[in-house]
Amino acid sequence: MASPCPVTILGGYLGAGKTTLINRLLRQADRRRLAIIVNDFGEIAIDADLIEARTRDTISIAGGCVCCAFGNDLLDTLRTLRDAAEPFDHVLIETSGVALPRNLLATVSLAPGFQVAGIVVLADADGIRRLAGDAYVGDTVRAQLDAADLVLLSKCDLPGAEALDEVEQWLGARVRAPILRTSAGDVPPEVLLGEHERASDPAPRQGAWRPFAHADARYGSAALQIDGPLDAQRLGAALAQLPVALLRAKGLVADASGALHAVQVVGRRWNTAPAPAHARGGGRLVAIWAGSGTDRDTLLAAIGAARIVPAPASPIRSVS
Ligand SMILES: Nc1nc2c(ncn2[C@@H]2O[C@H](COP(=O)(O)OP(=O)(O)OP(=O)(O)O)[C@@H](O)[C@H]2O)c(=O)[nH]1
Repeated sequence: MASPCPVTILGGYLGAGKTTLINRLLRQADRRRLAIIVNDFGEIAIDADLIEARTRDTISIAGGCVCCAFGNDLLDTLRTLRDAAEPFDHVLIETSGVALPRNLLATVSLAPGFQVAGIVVLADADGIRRLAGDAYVGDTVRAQLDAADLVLLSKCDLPGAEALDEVEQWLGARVRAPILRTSAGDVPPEVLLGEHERASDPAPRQGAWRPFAHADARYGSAALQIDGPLDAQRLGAALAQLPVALLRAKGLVADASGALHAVQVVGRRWNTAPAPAHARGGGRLVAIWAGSGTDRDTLLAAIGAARIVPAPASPIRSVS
């Protein structure tokens, strides 16, 4: 069975920085093949033109709000993407600024061949408190934040350091999701997309799984090889409950029969699926969290909790 294509739903109020983030991501996409679905609020499609991708990979659904009026159009679009000659590694849906991202969950889960990887919501550091308290739009803004698996506090270059700390604290008190500061859409692609196996990728060698290419002091990351069978569902649940602000994790783990399963975690959301048929190699996991310093022990504990049988010595070959 083919593995479902992960879909990231990108939300956030008007002007929060969604298009900026996507453009930055596309510049760093490397070999990943990304499809971007954009929804413009209003009859004229503007956002699609602002996205710096090849036209065939950017699909605009114009004329309203993707969360309510576009169930069928979105399904048709996903069907088209699924039937593309060359498969996509990841789909991003940029919702309109007034959309409620949670409403898209149902639509995407109706689309065969796709699976929601997470809802990422941008919150403008300079305006989110005012917007959330606004008599007219406050409801929408708060519902967007409540739906988030991961909140990106955007435009962190605008407020001063003290105001930024304050808004982050305020946000932390009202959302369940981890919060990550960004400016100019500067988020490692791994946070939004995770690493993806492709048919053309060479199988990773044992002991040679590489750390993230985008090493950055603001993030801690780990790349682990895992020997022995793991319960993918238990691993996903354990990772999503970690006390550290885990932003993104993605792994392939073998079950007791040796079959590989993909595990996807975005903030507190997780899911598992059969690994792509072309996936090779043993179990491995990459994880990225906010803040430097290793949370190696916490990660190892989550992996340990998912082991199906006690591994001989240590199930972990390398941590980087
Ligand atoms: N100072 C600053 N400006 C930013 C940042 N990110 C985006 N902007 C600006 O904010 C404005 C809106 O950014 P967009 O990326 O278009 O926001 P959007 O969420 O796609 O907007 P809608 O499509 O209206 O929902 C643009 O003028 C951007 O240049 C940032 O990190 N810092």
